[in-house]
Amino acid sequence: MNSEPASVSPTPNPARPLVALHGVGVQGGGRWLVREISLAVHPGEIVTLIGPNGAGKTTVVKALLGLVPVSEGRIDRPQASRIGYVPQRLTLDPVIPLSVARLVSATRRAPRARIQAALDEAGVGALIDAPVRILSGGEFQRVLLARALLRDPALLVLDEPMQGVDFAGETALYDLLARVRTTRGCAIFMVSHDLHVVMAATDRVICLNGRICCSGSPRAVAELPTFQALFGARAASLALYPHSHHKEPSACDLPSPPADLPEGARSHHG
Ligand SMILES: Nc1ncnc2c1ncn2[C@@H]1O[C@H](COP(=O)(O)OP(=O)(O)OP(=O)(O)O)[C@@H](O)[C@H]1O
Repeated sequence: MNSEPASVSPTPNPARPLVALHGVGVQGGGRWLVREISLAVHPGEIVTLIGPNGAGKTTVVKALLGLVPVSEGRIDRPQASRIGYVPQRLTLDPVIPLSVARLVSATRRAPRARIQAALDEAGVGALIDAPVRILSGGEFQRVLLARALLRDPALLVLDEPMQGVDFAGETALYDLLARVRTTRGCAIFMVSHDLHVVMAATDRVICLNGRICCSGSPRAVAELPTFQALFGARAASLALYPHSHHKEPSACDLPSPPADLPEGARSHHG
């Protein structure tokens, strides 16, 4: 099977990647959950992984973090100790009273001043002594972000950071992530469903459906038939300039490269 996916990277990044996956596949329950995943995150860039439910996004994140075993391929993680992770879910025992300060420093002890600084940076400094159970969805995500920032990460990995966050909160949280990238110079690799905000706030999009379908700048990816086939009408509304495509291939299942890719674009075909 030809597995060359669409890649719309305008210029290759010469910097050494913070993490790189080479042909990674993960098995679970006797089947392949993801296969042939090759991607790299370079210093200072924001890369977003998108795809439908069950596409394998969390599996890729866990593989990248070393939290699930890889069945094929290889992962290079030169600075593994400096990855901050904001998980998709964090199940807390509602019976045990837990303050924000304690949650933030639960996995990494730190003096109160550093905890306060991380919470301030995440915009929730006033909540340092609040019980976690009273936090809104958006406040909780920011507290988890502060917890990840406490590691002083070179790479911040976030799995669906917008869960429980309303639309205005999403925009504010993306603005915050962009600020964190600028002030700290750290790279951000995140999973998201929010196509509109993702497309506006990301340097590079990677579109996943078991395998990588396409990747590149949001502007170029929005034009790809593979992307439009996967996201349908939602994707069409993201098109940033007029274009037309003459065929409607199945997502990740194109028999041959489409003839009308935007300049610099490559599609990943499964
Ligand atoms: N340990 C496992 N064993 C077997 N199957 C698994 C395992 N982990 C995940 N899966 C399955 O692999 C597929 C991909 O799951 P994953 O959570 O990576 O998808 P996702 O793209 O993050 O989905 P969502 O958008 O719904 O969060 C799903 O069908 C899931 O049920």
